[in-house]
Amino acid sequence: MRLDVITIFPEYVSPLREALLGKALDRGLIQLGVHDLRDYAHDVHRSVDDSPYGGGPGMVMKPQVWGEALDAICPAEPTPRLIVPTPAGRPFTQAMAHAYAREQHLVFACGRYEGIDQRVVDAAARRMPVDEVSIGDYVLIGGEAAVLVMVEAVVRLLPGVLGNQASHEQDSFSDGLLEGPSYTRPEVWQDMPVPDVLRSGNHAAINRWRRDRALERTYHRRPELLAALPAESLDKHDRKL
Ligand SMILES: Oc1ccccc1-c1ccno1
Repeated sequence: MRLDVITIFPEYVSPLREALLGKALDRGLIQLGVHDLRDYAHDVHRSVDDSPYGGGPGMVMKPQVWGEALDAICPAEPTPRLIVPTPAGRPFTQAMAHAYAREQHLVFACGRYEGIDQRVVDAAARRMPVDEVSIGDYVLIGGEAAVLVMVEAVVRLLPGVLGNQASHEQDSFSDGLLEGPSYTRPEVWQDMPVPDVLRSGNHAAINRWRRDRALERTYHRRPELLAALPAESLDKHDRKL
């Protein structure tokens, strides 16, 4: 998979070259390009924004600069998917992370200020799939933090990136539920013991206990996820909880 990130703060996404993602880069599992949007601004001040039509606070990112950047970075074939983080976007989900992990080329456009001139998205959508995506119901200063979140969620799903391939198969949301609690040594810590069932060696009982804790946690913290589950995915024991 190739990833390209367009931003006015390239150093902000340098964590993409660290830790597991950095190892994935070193091993050639992913290729990463980080591009300074100002390289496509030709005035003396390398300006990338201007006042909004219709008035209002803040500045809007100029279409010409983005248009040149996307023309240079998004090839005609194979067509990349353009992802534009924005608070006005569709919510980013684990299902979307899985879908993005199947793409050959993702390009992330990091907006700042009051956003990017809408014609940039509209023009790009004429020649490639464009997703405007939100990572949550809050407002950031720019899209860079959202790109770090999405790239990590996507790249960890690629074969070979996680040490234990099974790790993401028991992710929260992989079965529509939140993950339950986890424990490791010591057996007792600050007078709190590890639940006996986890030390029993009875894997059927352990799996049942883990699912019960996941159902309880999902019921209390994210009841809408339970409501969205297909009826057939809850067995009669689940329904008794
Ligand atoms: O608040 C933002 C500002 C710029 C780009 C993205 C965002 C955002 C907020 C939530 N998800 O994305």
